[in-house]
Amino acid sequence: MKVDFIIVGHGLASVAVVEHLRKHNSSFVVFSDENPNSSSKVAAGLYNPVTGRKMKQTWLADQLFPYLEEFYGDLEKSLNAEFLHKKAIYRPFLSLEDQNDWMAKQNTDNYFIKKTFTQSQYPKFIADDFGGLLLNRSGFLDVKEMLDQHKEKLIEDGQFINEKLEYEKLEVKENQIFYNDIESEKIIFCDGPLSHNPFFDWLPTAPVKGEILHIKMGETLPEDVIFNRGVFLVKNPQHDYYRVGATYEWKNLDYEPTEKAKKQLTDKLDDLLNVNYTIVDQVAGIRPASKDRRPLIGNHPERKNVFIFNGLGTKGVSLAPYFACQFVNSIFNLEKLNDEVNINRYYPLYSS
Ligand SMILES: Cc1cc2nc3c(=O)[nH]c(=O)nc-3n(C[C@H](O)[C@H](O)[C@H](O)COP(=O)(O)OP(=O)(O)OC[C@H]3O[C@@H](n4cnc5c(N)ncnc54)[C@H](O)[C@@H]3O)c2cc1C
Repeated sequence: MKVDFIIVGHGLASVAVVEHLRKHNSSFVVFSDENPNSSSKVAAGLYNPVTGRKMKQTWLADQLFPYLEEFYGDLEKSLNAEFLHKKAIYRPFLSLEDQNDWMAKQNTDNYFIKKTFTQSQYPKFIADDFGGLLLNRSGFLDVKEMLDQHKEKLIEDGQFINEKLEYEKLEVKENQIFYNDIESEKIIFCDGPLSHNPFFDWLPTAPVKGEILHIKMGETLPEDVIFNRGVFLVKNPQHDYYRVGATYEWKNLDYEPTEKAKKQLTDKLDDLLNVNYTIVDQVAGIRPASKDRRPLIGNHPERKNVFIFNGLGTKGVSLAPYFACQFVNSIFNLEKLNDEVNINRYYPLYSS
């Protein structure tokens, strides 16, 4: 088989890269080891333009957020599926001071703020005595559903290889790459965290474990909003449970759910929820993050046909579409990669 690109991995990164390669009429095959605990399969898929304890607008939100809705919306149409759920995020105020801060910000031209409330809006369900903030341009992506539908299309088109790519079996020549019976011009690694990729093991990664609880409640929460304060509560329409997350752990990087994470999440949930709940499951995954918290994208310093698209960290849903577009354009010399994501910022580490 002869292709333009071999893609390694099938997660949020790979889908975004593949769909942009398609726009350039490139041929490709995707290798996937189908890890059930991959970051993309575990993720809640939330996209939220205002994050952090101080609720700041996230990096490049003005560019990332309009494009993500366009990208996943188009993908839904082409796959005849539904996985993008645009919903306002409701974040209850913590105090009168918090409320005052946001009332003042409301009058600036921050288009991510849909509305602010000074009175409780959902007393039956959550603790929002001081009112809260409703955010625009937010929602969640049912990542697992998107991956399943996308994989089906790849299988149909003979572009999916359900197999771990063995790095040591790759033969990288100047203008071609050989792997078993495949000959390719280029290879793009979208292989997520903790991969033992010998081409990029010099990059400073900082993987972060995350855990999520699945809970059931006697009540159905309002479906037009996502509650988010300390923890988020997200429900896929086809599920009968809510996902509550997420935790951050830099040391014990395994896929085992822990009591510590359960306690962290239930403490925050108990502060937020006014409804009784039962925990029905707990899952863990590892986010592919970098030391400087920016994606790791670009070309190998010596091998001009070897690329990486990784380091999406905690925000794969919003970062992947915008940067895949820029990255693929850069491969075709149509656009320059943003310096903050380009791995050439770390080339000195490679030579040393
Ligand atoms: C608990 C948790 C909650 C999260 N919540 C959110 C959220 O709400 N919103 C958000 O935007 N992000 C969230 N994230 C982060 C998000 O999941 C990641 O940013 C994103 O999934 C990274 O995608 P990826 O494709 O780079 O990596 P991955 O999803 O890890 O995909 C890489 C794939 O490549 C495969 N692979 C690796 N090596 C090989 C090989 N040699 N051959 C074949 N296949 C290989 C892996 O098995 C894996 O399937 C969350 C993550 C976690 C863990």
